Amino acid sequence: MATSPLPRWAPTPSPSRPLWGPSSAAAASGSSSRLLSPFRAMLEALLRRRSAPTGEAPPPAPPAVDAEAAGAGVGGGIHAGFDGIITDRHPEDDGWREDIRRRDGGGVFITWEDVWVTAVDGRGRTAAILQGVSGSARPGEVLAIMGPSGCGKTTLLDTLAGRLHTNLRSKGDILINGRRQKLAFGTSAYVTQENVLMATLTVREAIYYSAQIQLPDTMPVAEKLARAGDTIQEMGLTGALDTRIGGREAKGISGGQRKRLSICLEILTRPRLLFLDEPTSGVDSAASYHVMSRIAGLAATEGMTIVAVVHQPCSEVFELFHGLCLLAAGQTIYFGPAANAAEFFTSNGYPCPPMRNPSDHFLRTINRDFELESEETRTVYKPSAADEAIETLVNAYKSSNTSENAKKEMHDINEMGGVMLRRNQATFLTKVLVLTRRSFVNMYRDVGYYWLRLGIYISISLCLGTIFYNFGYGYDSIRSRSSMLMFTGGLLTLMAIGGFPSFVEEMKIFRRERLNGHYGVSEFVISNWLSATPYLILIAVVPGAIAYYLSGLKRRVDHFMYFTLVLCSCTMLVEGLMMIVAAIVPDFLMGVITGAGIQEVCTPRILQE
Ligand SMILES: Nc1ncnc2c1ncn2[C@@H]1O[C@H](COP(=O)(O)OP(=O)(O)OP(=O)(O)O)[C@@H](O)[C@H]1O
Repeated sequence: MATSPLPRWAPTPSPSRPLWGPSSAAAASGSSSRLLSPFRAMLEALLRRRSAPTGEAPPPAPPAVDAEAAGAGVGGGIHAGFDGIITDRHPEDDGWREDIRRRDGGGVFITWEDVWVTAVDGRGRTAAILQGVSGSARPGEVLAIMGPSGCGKTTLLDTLAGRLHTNLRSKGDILINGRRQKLAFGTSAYVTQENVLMATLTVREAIYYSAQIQLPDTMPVAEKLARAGDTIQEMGLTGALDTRIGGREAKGISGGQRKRLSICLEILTRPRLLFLDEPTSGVDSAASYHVMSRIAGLAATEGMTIVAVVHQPCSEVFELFHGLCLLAAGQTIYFGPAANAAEFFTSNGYPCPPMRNPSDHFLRTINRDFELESEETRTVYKPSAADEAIETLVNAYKSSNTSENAKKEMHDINEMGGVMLRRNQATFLTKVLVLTRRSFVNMYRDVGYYWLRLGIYISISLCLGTIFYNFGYGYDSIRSRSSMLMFTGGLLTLMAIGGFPSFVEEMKIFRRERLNGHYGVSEFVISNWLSATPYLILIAVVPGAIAYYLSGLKRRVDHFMYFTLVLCSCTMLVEGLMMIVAAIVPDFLMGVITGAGIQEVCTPRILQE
């Protein structure tokens, strides 16, 4: 009888109960296909039909994480919601690997072994951030990366996602489904610590545009809407649908809602591998439980692999985690089932006091940032209590069964292999059209960029018009006319740079979306250029006409036509060049530094294969 080589906390797909259940979105699509009206009405109808709770009040937890569903697997309580899936696997059922291989759009198993990351400063000095960390994450599960601030959690996440900063060097094996390979579109998404969102859009618009860009054209509109509606509900954003996102100038949705919206935008495609950097920061404890439980529910039903950096989870949230990677000072304190971490601490002399949240206990034990330096330690080196705990636990982990099991599991995963299918996304044309529309909406709602600039253009042309007021048609007017044309053309063209601050904000969004593979540089430049064109024509024709009229050249319409044509061309050229430079040059330079080609630089980042 074949016994499973995998530890008890492994996910357990089986032919009778596959790990990947049908997507709730897909399930909803049948009923929603009747909806044929425009997006807004459809989405409202969809949400009404589901009678979701509104506002900040968190909706009820999905059945997959039902606290009542006690089971014999990992942990109890809320965690037991997953046990139905976890313990369902029969030990003899060794065909599950074959199931995974064959499964359409198969899950992503990621392993990392002996990963070192060092920072190199300008003077060539190096400092180790990660020191030989290893681990794995698998479909259907949530792996939490925890540790004190500055211990290297984000660096580990960035390393796994292939997004390390250029001054960081990494070594070690990172394998996806047992192979060194890059992630295809739709395979992975990364929700960063910062919420980079378009301030002028409403929540509904942000999700709507994102769904159109990311989901394939072959997907019926009703299904896209169902997916968007489900995702909105999952993240409890129904009540904020028509609220502007807001930014530094204008207050919009709350910090917690921004975080949930960021997650929402990345889970629309149900990526196989989801990296979350502090998904619950800025979110209240009830909402953070619901957010994490929805994410864990998605992992279970969609076969997603979730790797999340989490700060201070409450005990209920902690129980949702399948695996725990606990780091301190770049070293592994513990990697294994989250439910066994407390036992590991107890067996090594650091028992969790009764009534204390285990995650609080772990972090308190290994946090050395606030250890007070005593007179004694100042004169003779003496490790602090936290230093001692870290050393004890790091050594204990290295020689533990948990570490052995983790290595065995990594080995099994790497042996298994498996295909990684690229997901379809919207066509180039759809992306350009949707991005053009989004960019146009963003522009005209931006008072500083759009209306204030137009006001400044008109003021400049009024000034120039009065300086060269009615200079007539005589020979001596030729010089004045040339000056007037040169000043107007030059100032208006150079004023195109006035849009740069707003453009910088848009660039941040572009970088986030491009890194997540939503679209590439070409779609971005074309759509921005197209969306800016009506405005560029406006700012060439209106102020140009004012200056021209005041200077007394009323009768020469042909001159005016040439003049505005030249102005339009110049402003469009300047703005277009500005976009190309901003979008390509930083990456191109980075490409030159890192040795990547222009092809790699100009395509959506995770489309590289
Ligand atoms: N690009 C970099 N260059 C130099 N040092 C870096 C770089 N990125 C991170 N570090 C350093 O590496 C250490 C770990 O940083 P990291 O952001 O991974 O920590 P973290 O555990 O995610 O912290 P937090 O929980 O506060 O976000 C920090 O001391 C940080 O200063």
